Amino acid sequence: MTTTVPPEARITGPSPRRLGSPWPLTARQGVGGDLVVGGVSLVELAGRYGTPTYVVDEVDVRTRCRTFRGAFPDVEVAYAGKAFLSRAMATWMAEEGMSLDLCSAGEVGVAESVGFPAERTILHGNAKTVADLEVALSYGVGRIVLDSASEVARVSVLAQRPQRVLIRVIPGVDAHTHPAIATGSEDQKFGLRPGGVREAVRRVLEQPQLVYAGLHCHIGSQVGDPSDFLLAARRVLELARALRDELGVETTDLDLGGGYPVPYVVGDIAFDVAPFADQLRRTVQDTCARLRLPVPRLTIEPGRAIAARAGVTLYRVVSVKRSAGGRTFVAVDGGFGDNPRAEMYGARYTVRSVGRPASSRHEIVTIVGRYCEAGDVLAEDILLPADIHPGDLLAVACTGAYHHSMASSYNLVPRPPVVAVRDETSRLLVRRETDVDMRCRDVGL
Ligand SMILES: Cc1ncc(COP(=O)(O)O)c(C=O)c1O
Ligand SMILES: N[C@@H](CCCC[NH3+])C(=O)O
Repeated sequence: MTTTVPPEARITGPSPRRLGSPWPLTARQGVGGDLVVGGVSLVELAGRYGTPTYVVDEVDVRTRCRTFRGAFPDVEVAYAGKAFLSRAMATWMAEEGMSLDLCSAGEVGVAESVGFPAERTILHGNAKTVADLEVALSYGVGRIVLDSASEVARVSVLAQRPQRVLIRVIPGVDAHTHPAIATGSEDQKFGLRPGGVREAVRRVLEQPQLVYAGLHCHIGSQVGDPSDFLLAARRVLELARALRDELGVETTDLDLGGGYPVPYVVGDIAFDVAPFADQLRRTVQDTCARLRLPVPRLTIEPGRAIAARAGVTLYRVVSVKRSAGGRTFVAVDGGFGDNPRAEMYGARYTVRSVGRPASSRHEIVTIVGRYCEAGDVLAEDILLPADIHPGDLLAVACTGAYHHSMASSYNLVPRPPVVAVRDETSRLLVRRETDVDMRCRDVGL
C-alpha cells in the first residue's frame, strides 16, 4: 500500500523556507581566490596531500551533531556510518554523544577499534552475513534490526546472551526522492510488510535469546518532503498498536531512520532541524495518545545531514577541450571512482576554482572525470574562469557523505585520501591508496 501524504500532515512550521549552502560551515574566502576551510588553505592542502583529496571540516561535522542533539534532546541520534566512517569519525561521534548505525562487519570493526560504546550501536542490513552477525554479537551490538523472517532464527542461534532486536517495517510511504534511494514503499528489498512483521515478532517471542524492543523504518535518503517522515511515524505506531492487540507486546523503541536532505547546489532548500523536531515530537505524542500507547523511546539515524556539507573534494584540471557540439569539457584527475553519485543518481554539484584571482571572463563548462565511462560527468553547467587550464585547482562542495564510502578503484585508480581540517591544522584520516595497493591485491600470475 503506497499513499501520498494527506494535506493535514504537511509541514506547516513557522520558519520560512531558507536556501542552504553546500559549503562547510568554516569555509572562508582566502587571498588570491583561495578557499580556506577549518582555517587551512585548500591550495596548501592540495600541494601537501596531492589531488584528488577529500577534505573534511571537523567543526562542521561536530556542529551538525550538536544541532540534531539540541533539537532532539529526548531522542537517540544515531549517525549512519555508511555515509562516511573512519576511526576519527567514530571517535567524534562518541565524543558528541551520538549513537552509531552500522551495516557490516567492517563498520562494526571500525567502531570497536576506537572503543565506541557497543550499547549505542545498531546493526542494519537486508542480507547480513553470518560473519557480520558474529562480529557484531561478539562486540555486544546494542540492537540488531531484523530484516527478514529467516534472520530471526539465524541471530537467535548465534547470540550468546539476550539480544535486543527491532523489526524493520515497510511503512508504505513513497518518499519524495530518487527511486534508487527510496526505501519506504512496498516494491523494494528492505524490511517487511505488516503481515511479515507480525510473523517475525511471533518468531522473536519464541526465542529465549531474543528480546523484542521495537520497530524500525527508513523511508529513503535525501527525502524532499519532511511530511513523509511524519506519515511513516504514524504508520509504524499504528502497527505497534496492532502488535499489542494481537500479540500482547509493547513496542518500547521506535527507530525512524534517517533521510534528512542537504543542499547540493545553490537554490536547494535548507532542511531546518528544529521545527522538524517539534513536528515529529508532536506527531508521535498525538498518535500515541490517539492509539493509547505509551510514547516509545525514539531513535533517528541521520547520515548525510551530519557528514555531507563538511566535505569538499579537491581536483586538478588535466585537460580542457571544446567538443563539436560547442561544449567545453574540463577534465579532472578524479571522477566516477571517487564520486559515483553523479552518474548513479544524476546528482548535481557546486564547483568553484580555487587559487585563481577573480576573473572578468567566465565560461559555462562541463566537468568530466578521468574514468573510462562516457557517463563520467561530475558536473554540468558550471561557471568557471574562461581561461581555466591544466594544473588549475577545483573544489567540489558537499562531498562528505556517500563519496569516500562509495568510492571504487575502477580502472585501478587508487582511492583518494581523507584529510580533516580544524583550527588551522590538517590531519590525514585515511591514507591515499597507491599503485602498490592495486598490485598487492592480485595474488597470482
Ligand atoms: C537504515 C538506514 N538508516 C539511516 C540511513 C541514513 O540515511 P541518510 O544518510 O539519508 O540520513 C540509511 C541510508 O539511507 C539507512 O539505510
Ligand atoms: N548512496 C546514496 C544514499 C544511500 C543511503 C543508504 N541507504 C546517495 O549517495 O545518495
